[in-house]
Amino acid sequence: MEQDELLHQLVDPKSPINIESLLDTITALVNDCKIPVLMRMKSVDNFISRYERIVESVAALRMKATDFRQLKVIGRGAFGEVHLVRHTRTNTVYAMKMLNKDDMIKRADSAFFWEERDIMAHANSEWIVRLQYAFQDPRHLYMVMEYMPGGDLVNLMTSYEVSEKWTRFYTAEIVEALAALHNMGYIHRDVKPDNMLISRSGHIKLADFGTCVKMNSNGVVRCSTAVGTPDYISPEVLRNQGKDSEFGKEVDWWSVGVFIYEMLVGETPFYAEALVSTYANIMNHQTSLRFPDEPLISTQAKDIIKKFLSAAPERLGKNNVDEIRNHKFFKNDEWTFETLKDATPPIVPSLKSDDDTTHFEEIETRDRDNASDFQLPKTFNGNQLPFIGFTYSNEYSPVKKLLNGASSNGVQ
Ligand SMILES: CN(C)[C@H]1CCc2nc(NC(=O)c3cccc([C@H]4CCCN4C(=O)Nc4cccc(C#N)c4)c3)sc2C1
Repeated sequence: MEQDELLHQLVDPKSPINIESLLDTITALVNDCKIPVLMRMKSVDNFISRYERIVESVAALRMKATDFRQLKVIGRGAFGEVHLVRHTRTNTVYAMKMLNKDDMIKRADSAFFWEERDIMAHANSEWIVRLQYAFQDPRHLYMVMEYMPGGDLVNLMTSYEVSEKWTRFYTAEIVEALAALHNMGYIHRDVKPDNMLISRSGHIKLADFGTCVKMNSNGVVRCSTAVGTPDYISPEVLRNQGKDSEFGKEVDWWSVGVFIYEMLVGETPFYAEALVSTYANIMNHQTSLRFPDEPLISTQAKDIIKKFLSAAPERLGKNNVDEIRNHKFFKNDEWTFETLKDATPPIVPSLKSDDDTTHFEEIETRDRDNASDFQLPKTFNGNQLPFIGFTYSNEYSPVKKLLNGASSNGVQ
């Protein structure tokens, strides 16, 4: 019956008209209309006087930033920071990413976070950082994610000399993480050690999916903006700067080649002082790729690096992931790709407490004077509209509780 279909839409976490999205909508509308100049219009004034109190009481009942105690800044990106926080109600520690809505509106860049939210919410993979909750207020988007106390692989590479044995393990885990992401239909486009985080057990998970993009039905992406970090970017993405062209998931396998080289050699293969020289080195990688005499690198390591750092049509992984898994570089007598997630990682982070942040670099707190850079818009700009539907919770959903309550005492 139609009503049942509608009811399912209201409680389906993936539906754009589920309860969370509808509450986002009424909240956004009130916040975008609550502007003096707009409220001179009778229709707006009446709407605000009917809904302003209700929206405030709803906001007080929904998840909000003050439900979490801020413990430490553990990361910073273009539009925000990641804080280590403790959820007061459950006493659980999380990594909470905050993205600034004003910055996104000002730079007309307010859609990149959807892929990150959807991937972390629905991946359900041990190789991908999980999203526990997503919520928002008029100023920020918040993503509450599992805390990865081992820090990122950049930090590991600066703290240890990484052996081939270690490189084999971490590369295998990144291969599985990218295979999971590609199976969901996404290309990462910014695979680099900064986005590889170490869990409490020492295993790796992929994080920071802001540059991800969905492949179309024939597994390619048409997109001209070159995204990603210079050192790890593939030649085909560089070449198509500005031009509208296609590339596939093999751009991520290129970055894995750069990552293996960097772990074994200690620097990236195409690094140069000037950015244009780095680009030049990437564009003629056939000649610029060099292996130093020190440290000694095995034949199979050099072989897999060359096969990843090759032109897209013949790049390792182009056809399927098994051609990567079967490469002799991964041959060893400790684990196979099937037993990898149960294998003992090279390093198990030593942690004194659940909120131990010793594996994260100190980040100076940016004393942004928030009051100054936030000014009320002069008219209806619909500034809250791009964020409707962002709110997500994977278990505490008031409706599910209500429906479970109803079904448990026999009400259908
Ligand atoms: C140009 N347009 C199109 C967009 C292209 C993609 C994009 N991504 C952005 N991203 C950001 O603005 C941002 C904010 C905070 C932290 C981080 C990362 C970079 C540093 C750490 N970090 C991160 O996500 N850490 C993280 C994530 C998950 C768990 C844990 C833990 N523990 C830590 C990124 S802004 C932006 C613009």
